[in-house]
Parts: sequence; structure tokens; C-alpha cells
Amino acid sequence: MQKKIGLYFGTFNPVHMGHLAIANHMVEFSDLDEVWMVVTPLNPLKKKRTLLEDHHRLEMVYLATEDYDHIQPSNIEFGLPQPNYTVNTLAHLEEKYPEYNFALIMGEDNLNTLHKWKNHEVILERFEVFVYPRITSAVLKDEFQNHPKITKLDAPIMEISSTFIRNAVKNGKRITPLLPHKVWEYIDEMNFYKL
Ligand SMILES: Nc1ncnc2c1ncn2[C@@H]1O[C@H](COP(=O)(O)OP(=O)(O)OP(=O)(O)O)[C@@H](O)[C@H]1O
Ligand SMILES: O=C(O)c1ccc[n+]([C@@H]2O[C@H](COP(=O)([O-])O)[C@@H](O)[C@H]2O)c1
Repeated sequence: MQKKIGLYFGTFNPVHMGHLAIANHMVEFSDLDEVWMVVTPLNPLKKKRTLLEDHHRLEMVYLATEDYDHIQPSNIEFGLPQPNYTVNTLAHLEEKYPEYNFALIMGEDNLNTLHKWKNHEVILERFEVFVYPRITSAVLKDEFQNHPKITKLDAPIMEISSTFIRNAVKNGKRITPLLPHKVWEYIDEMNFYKL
């Protein structure tokens, strides 16, 4: 049987316990064999402001996942044109790994903006999408309600965000439980997000 890989795309600026809990939940409670956390250099809908360099964000994902055999960091988008359109990355991955079957993982906030993604209809035609619950006030577009390719997970909600972490670090707060320990140490040693 083909190995099934869950692609968890993100800016991960920085990766936090919410991300790790989601990746782990997917490995433990779905039919995915592995989760790849794909570090995106530039989300087409986000500004580059406050963005740490790609290799630092990748290093933090590496530090966060090194004790988890079925969760891998991926830098596949580093060599692709920016901004990073997911549909292009998926085509590249399918060509590079014809032996794997890919699915997508995203938080509910991203599902609410999926209609703005390049060729999102093509993505939904070809790939299963697992959506992790998140508190959001947005109303889901009709086209995504009860969509056969979208599975909403019944999983614990964790309202941690990278934005909250960056602001907390800037304000001198010790928020160690919100980050994998080695990620906290890396941020602290490198003086990230302090200015
Ligand atoms: N606490 C969370 N619960 C559910 N999904 C989440 C959570 N945090 C992030 N995600 C999802 O993880 C993916 C990567 O998220 P991202 O790197 O943008 O993190 P973030 O914490 O939302 O960052 P930022 O605050 O900088 O926007 C997205 O699909 C996002 O929806
Ligand atoms: O392909 C698109 O048009 C598109 C539009 C918005 C976001 N994405 C991708 O969604 C992923 C999650 O982004 P983020 O910044 O919320 O972590 C990231 O890989 C982005 O490149 C992709």
C-alpha cells in the first residue's frame, strides 16, 4: 500500500506547542503514516515583516520534531519560487515522490481563507484536507460546507498562536510551556523577537 503523508504547511514563525500537538494528533488519530511540517518561506497572503529567516524557522521545526519518528521537517519550498503557492508545491511533491499519497492538514482559520488560494478547486479535486479546529469568527463559505474532500477533526482546541508568542517574547514574558523546550532555548539564545 502507498504510504500516506500529511503535509502540514506553515510559516512557523515560530513553531509552537499548538503546531506540535496538531502534527502528533494527526499521526495518532488518522490514517496518515507520517506528517511533514513544510516550512513556507513566504505565504502569498502574508507580509514579510517580522518574518525570521527561512533557515531559522526550519531549525526550530527540526528542534521541535527531532524526538518524533513520524513527524518530519521539510524545506521543500525553499527552492521554489516565492510567494509559495501551495498548488505548485503539491505538483512538485507529486513529481518528486510518485510513491507517496499526499493529504493536507490545516487549521480552521486557513480553511476560512482557502477560497483566496491559487487554484484551490484543483487542490480540493485532488487532495484530502484535514482541518484542525480553531476558534474563528469567520463564516465558512458554502462551497466548503460538507465538501467530500474536507474532514473536520474532533480534536482539542488550543488557542496558541505564533503572533501571541512573538508579542510575549517582545514584552519579556517567560512563556516556556507554549514552546518545545529546545525551541524556547534557541529563541532565547538568538535573541529572536525581542525588538
Ligand atoms: N492553535 C492552533 N490550532 C489550530 N491550528 C493552528 C493553531 N496554530 C496554528 N494553526 C494552523 O497551523 C498552520 C500553520 O500556522 P502558522 O504558522 O500561521 O501559525 P500561527 O500560530 O497561526 O501563526 P501567526 O500567529 O503568525 O499567524 C495553519 O494551518 C494554522 O491554521
Ligand atoms: O497557495 C496559496 O494561494 C496560499 C495562500 C495562502 C496560504 N497558503 C499556504 O498556507 C500555509 C499556511 O500558512 P500560514 O502562514 O498560515 O502558516 C502556507 O504554506 C502558505 O503558503 C497558500
